[in-house]
Amino acid sequence: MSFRIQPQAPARPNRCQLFGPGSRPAIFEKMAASAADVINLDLEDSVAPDDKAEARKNIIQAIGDIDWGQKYLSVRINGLDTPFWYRDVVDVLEQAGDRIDQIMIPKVGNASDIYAVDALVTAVETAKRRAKPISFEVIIESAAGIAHVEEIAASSPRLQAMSLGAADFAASMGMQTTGIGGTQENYYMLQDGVKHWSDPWHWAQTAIVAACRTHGVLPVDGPFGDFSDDEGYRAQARRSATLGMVGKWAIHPKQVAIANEVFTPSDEQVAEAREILDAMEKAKANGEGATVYKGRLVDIASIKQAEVIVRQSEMISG
Ligand SMILES: CCC(=O)SCCNC(=O)CCNC(=O)[C@H](O)C(C)(C)COP(=O)(O)OP(=O)(O)OC[C@H]1O[C@@H](n2cnc3c(N)ncnc32)[C@H](O)[C@@H]1OP(=O)(O)O
Ligand SMILES: O=CC(=O)O
Ligand SMILES: [Mg+2]
Repeated sequence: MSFRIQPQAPARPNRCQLFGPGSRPAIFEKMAASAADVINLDLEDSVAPDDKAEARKNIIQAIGDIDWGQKYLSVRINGLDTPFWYRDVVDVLEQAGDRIDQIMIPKVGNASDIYAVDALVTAVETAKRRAKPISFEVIIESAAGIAHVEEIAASSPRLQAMSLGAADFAASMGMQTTGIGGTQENYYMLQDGVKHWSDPWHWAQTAIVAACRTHGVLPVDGPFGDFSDDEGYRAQARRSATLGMVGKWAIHPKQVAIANEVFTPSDEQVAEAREILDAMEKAKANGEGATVYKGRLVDIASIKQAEVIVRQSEMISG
């Protein structure tokens, strides 16, 4: 037990992050019209190397021209192992105006990666007299990233969110799969000849959630590649929400509604949380720290659990 109070993560909805390639400006208006809380305009892996410069221009223009409403607007820059990233930062921040909220940094390996981007962003912000500081989201998608996840979560006051990138993560870890998230056919236990599938993403997700919750950062689940499999996406999102993640990426617009549904506490969940809070108020009035709700124990820890759900619901409904 620490005497330090666990910091709250930023109080903004982050249930769904909709991605779109910067080289495909025809979909930008559709992204803006979607129900996603966060928009990620991509300069990285969905853009071919020869299209990077054009994609940068498209994004700079779209940030100013399109009405993004209340969306949290993020640009994914290229990784620090490429020749593209510094120009992504400088051009986008110098030329795109103030509407951009966030830069997403892929393939971070340690806290020094964030320090390097922070130094560049700070210099551009100061030179441009930017009123609103840019926030960061990082993607944990390498062996180094997961090994250094806690120092990355603690790396900068700009850091608001951290995602698990299942595709690059699998490649970096040498995992024997080409699937992007979700059930992996060969990851099962066998009992009496019956297969029981397990979740190979679970340990990385819990490491990310723990690091994020320690440092007041939003933990987010990344892509689910098979966008024809709604139920697979829903199951993955439900596991992530159960583990403490606040949202999930959509790599196709049909995934947005499912993410919003899963990461918004249901009316039943909120009603039950409020009933638990009421039951504990009554218990406290009787001088008790524990009581019985629907035949099960609730105590002072249950208040904190119920408050998570009520707080999420109130924040989402504004
Ligand atoms: C895996 C590791 C990662 O890094 S993931 C993050 C980077 N990847 C991306 O950003 C990819 C984002 N997704 C896409 O580019 C497209 O959705 C892909 C997967 C290529 C499918 O596109 P397409 O073949 O056009 O799909 P579709 O015909 O089913 O589209 C139906 C309608 O929806 C539109 N649409 C498509 N994608 C988006 C999107 N990302 N955001 C908003 N709208 C989108 C299409 O234009 C189409 O619209 P309409 O019905 O014709 O008006
Ligand atoms: O960038 C995302 C990933 O899954 O890789
Ligand atoms: Mg990736």
